[in-house]
Amino acid sequence: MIHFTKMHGLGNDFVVIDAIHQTPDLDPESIKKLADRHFGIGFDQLLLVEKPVSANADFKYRIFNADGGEVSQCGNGARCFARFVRDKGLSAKDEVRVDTDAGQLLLKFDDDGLITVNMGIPRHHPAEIPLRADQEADSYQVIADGETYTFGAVSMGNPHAVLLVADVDTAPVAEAGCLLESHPIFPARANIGFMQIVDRSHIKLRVYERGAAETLACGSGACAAAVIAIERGLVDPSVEVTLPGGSLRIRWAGRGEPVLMTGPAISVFEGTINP
Ligand SMILES: N[C@@H](CCC[C@H](N)C(=O)O)C(=O)O
Repeated sequence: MIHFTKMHGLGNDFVVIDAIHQTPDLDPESIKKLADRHFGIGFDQLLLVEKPVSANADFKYRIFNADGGEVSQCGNGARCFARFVRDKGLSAKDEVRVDTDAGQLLLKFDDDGLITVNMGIPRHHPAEIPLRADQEADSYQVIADGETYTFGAVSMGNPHAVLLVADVDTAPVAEAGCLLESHPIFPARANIGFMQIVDRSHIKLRVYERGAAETLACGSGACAAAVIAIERGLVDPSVEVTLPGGSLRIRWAGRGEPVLMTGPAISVFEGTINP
């Protein structure tokens, strides 16, 4: 039996498993089955808490999308990871350092019960995203199904493309998101954000996630959208990003600086999986 906790960050939901005191043997096919909302538990991502790899880290954080693929970044999951290790008595620290495949993340409990994640320094070079383009640009264009799409791109430890739209509520998230997520211009696929600028301190965003389709919130997507909007001078360095599941505060001081993301992390229920 594998014990798990069902958690969410703004409705982006997770199954979180302590893989230090248990040895879950979950291959991509079984993760996909568990992620199914009708025949399984249902989740956007599965998170594993493992022993650290580096001497200065407290844990290792592994992330699997609902399609079973392992990825290297998940912002909402990082806040849930911090809540999980505290609730389970695995760490009493106010700051938790975790190894991920995209580098280290620093997770900090704030006085108001929210959690701030240092999401690291965004990467803009096409090769680092990865994106098939000769050189870095403010915006890129791609044709899919006869339609031209213009987007900004950045890596937050995972690939993001962000399209500017007039109204997120009517944006073609499912159709265009699905086309672009696996377009050959993104060799590792990508998360596709649809961003509406409300004013200089507020963005509205919907994200079609790689390997999970549209979610109620995407933390790394919120960081990517904020970075692109800040770089274009459309918003201030501290911005509220409202997603269908709620809002995050994103702060970024510019190139070479890390992105800080603040938001909630909620435990919903405990359960066991009989593999
Ligand atoms: N929901 C996440 C991102 C999860 C991974 C993403 N789908 C990917 O494949 O890169 C977040 O909150 O950042």
